[in-house]
Amino acid sequence: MPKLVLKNAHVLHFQSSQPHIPPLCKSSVLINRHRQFPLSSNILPRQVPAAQVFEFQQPELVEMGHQVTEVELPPHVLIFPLPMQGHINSMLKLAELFCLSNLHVTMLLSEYTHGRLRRHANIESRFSRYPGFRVATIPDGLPEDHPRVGERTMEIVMSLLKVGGAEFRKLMETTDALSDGGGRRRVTCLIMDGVLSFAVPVAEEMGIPFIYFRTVGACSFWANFCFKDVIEAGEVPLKGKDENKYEYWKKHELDLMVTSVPGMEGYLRRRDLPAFCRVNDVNDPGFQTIIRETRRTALSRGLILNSFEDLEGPILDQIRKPIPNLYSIGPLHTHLKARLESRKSEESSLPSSSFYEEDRSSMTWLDSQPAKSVLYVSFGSVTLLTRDELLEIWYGLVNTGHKFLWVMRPDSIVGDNKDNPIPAELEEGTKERGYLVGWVPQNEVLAHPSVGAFFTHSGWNSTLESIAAGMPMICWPYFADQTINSRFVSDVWKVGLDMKDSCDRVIVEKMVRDVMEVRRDEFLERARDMAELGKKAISEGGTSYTNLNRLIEFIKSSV
Ligand SMILES: O=c1ccn([C@@H]2O[C@H](COP(=O)(O)OP(=O)(O)O[C@H]3O[C@H](CO)[C@@H](O)[C@H](O)[C@H]3O)[C@@H](O)[C@H]2O)c(=O)[nH]1
Ligand SMILES: C[C@H]1CC[C@@H]2C(C(=O)O)=CO[C@@H](O)[C@@H]21
Repeated sequence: MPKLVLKNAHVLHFQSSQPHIPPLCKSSVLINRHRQFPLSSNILPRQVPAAQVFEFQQPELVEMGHQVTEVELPPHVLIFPLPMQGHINSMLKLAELFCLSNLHVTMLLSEYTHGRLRRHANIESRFSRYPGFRVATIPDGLPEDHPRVGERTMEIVMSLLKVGGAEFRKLMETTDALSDGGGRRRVTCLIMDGVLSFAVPVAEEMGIPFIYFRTVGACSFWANFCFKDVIEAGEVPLKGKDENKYEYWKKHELDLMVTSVPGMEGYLRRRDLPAFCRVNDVNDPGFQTIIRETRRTALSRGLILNSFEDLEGPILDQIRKPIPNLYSIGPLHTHLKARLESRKSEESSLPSSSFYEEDRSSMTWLDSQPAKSVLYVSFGSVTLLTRDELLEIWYGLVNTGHKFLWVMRPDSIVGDNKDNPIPAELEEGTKERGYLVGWVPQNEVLAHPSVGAFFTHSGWNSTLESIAAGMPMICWPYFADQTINSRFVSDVWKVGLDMKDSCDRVIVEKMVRDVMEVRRDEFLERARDMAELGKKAISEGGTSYTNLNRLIEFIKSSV
């Protein structure tokens, strides 16, 4: 057989017509902040087209007559994030870090998220500089108009666990495991989101090593891993059963200490457990799914976490007992930035992976504000607020007299303006002090000298981005891992305050004053120290730097 040589890569046009992108959806779902996840019974798997592969750059294979020239093809990693903003953000950064180490990468996206990224982010132009990068898509099994926000995000997990296996098999089989007819190796390593085990049977049949990337903090992962023990110790399920169960939990249960998560004794209360636990029946399908998917991590070849040793060392050590092959490689956004900067020839800005249009006027507004005077407010990509919550927070902010930049996603408010209109005094107060936008370049905002603190829902990316920027936080967790992240912010790292389970204008005002005025220096100092440790972790020789190299070595060695 003639041997092939890889000639200079050339750019192919991004094929396929623009998939239909639905307008931003207004959710009409009634949301109870403290309710467990709904059942997945209303998920309607739909007929799906064949999986698609989108080429960015395709290495050209040239036959060299009878001359035998062989070029070793790089390892080929397939990365599949849960199709949510918070998961894609960190996984795309990992993909780019791999590209910098000359690995071939196929980013597997859901058709829906691919559409959002094509519309609002720069991944096509961004990745066109990496010959080994490309995107493939599969359907997520949900109808196009599914809201994919709020507590219904759990339905994305449920749906993919149902349809993902067959879609993934079809993709791997019809594309000869994405080998491009020899232009790249068949996939040599799978990196899957830590809650999506559907690819395991295919990986096992094809003999492809399999690593999980769980995009939450070590604290949340570890608590999830211990859920079985938490149940055995009788700390979950929570007991109240009727529609006032949340009132019962609040009064009798949420403040009890948790004793069954090793390493967190002494500060973890039931209210701080990942909110998947807020159930009164352990057979709740959402809760059971999280337990099952998390325990499966121990069967993989390793676990990647977007964290660093100086931040979560004691918990990472707990995780190493059942999962010794642990790669803590974060903060990924600064890690990528540092590696790009070290290659002086390349542009070192971070790629955008936004699902929404970034409003850059927020940066101009910040430019005109005094140093550390602005509170940045954002509750991430999926949080929903009731109109009551919206108004309590809004009054609280305006009453502080501080300036604020508030990201109000177009699809984030539940309920109608006419039932509960915005009072004129709030609009007035906002004209003077506030700036409301739909979406911002968050890392630029956090790095801006005018910003003094971050009022956040405690999603893991936001938490880590705030820590890396040395920014104190006020935490108002919505669901999932956020309830435990906020406890770590307030009681372990002591870089902010936790407002969980309350939403009252007086409390909001007090928290903002504490963080921006009364205890400002104390929080700022600790936040800056933590940011320094984060910087050390990703610098040459640091723990995250070394762990990333170790991960790349593993991938290379398992070809
Ligand atoms: O105006 C904005 C607001 C947010 N972001 C970015 O969007 C991401 C939001 O991620 P995160 O803070 O983790 O929140 P969620 O979007 O809620 O993320 C989901 O995914 C996370 C990672 O698994 C979980 O920790 C969260 O609980 C879950 O809701 C971050 O990278 C932000 O920088 C922007 O770029 N602009
Ligand atoms: C919708 C949630 C289910 C799993 C994901 C998660 C995790 O622990 O991995 C936390 O919050 C959300 O991002 C996801």
